Amino acid sequence: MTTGADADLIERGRKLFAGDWQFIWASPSIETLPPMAGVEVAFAGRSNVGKSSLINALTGRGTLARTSRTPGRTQELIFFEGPKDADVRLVDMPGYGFASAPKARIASWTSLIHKFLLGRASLARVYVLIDSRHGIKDIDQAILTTLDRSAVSYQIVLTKADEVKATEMAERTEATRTLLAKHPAAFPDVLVTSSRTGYGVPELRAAMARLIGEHQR
Ligand SMILES: Nc1nc2c(ncn2[C@@H]2O[C@H](COP(=O)(O)OP(=O)(O)OP(=O)(O)O)[C@@H](O)[C@H]2O)c(=O)[nH]1
Ligand SMILES: [Mg+2]
Repeated sequence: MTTGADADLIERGRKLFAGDWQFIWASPSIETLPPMAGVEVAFAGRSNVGKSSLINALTGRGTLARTSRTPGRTQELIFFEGPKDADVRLVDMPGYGFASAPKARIASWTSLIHKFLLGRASLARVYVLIDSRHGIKDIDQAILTTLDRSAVSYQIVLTKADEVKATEMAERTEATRTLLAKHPAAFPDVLVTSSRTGYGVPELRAAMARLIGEHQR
């Protein structure tokens, strides 16, 4: 499947992520964020949806972001910086909806997530990851509502496509599109990915190459 990205963009995306990516900063709170710089792209989503794994798949570096089978792995806003000439950062976010953590911690993560999404001018795009097996839940809607209020452009990425049959995937994608009609600030189109197989990863890289191109103009 192609998601509309042409060969030139796919190549630009490939080059962007073939460059050197490294960890630069971890913020446990809104007060400790790095100074705003360049183009920032954040990955949000429920705990365990595959945010950190997708960052690893994009950068081709299997251990850049810490992943875990247990929800609640990423507990801070983690910043990764791309090649110097690109001036781009990826932000791995803590997951939301992690029910078995202490209440105070859930509240503090949730507040950090919403504050970051509302108040970060250098944030150029947020990818909201949704598990292909589950689709959009109420807890995701809260994030979409926050994003509707912020000026940042955002897009839904269905993850773990390898876990779902093709027919079910098509239904889930369609249902997700239908739900998005209620969120005019969202990209109407939905990306489908698997960090395990690499499905959809070149298209996501291409989308980011396009975004950076738009910001450098
Ligand atoms: N089958 C399959 N499993 C995946 C995929 N991506 C991630 N996983 C698994 O899902 C689990 C969670 O992955 P993470 O990348 O740590 O998820 P996260 O969203 O960063 O989780 P938190 O940091 O806890 O919010 C791990 O066991 C991964 O191996 C995928 O594309 N396919
Ligand atoms: Mg994580």
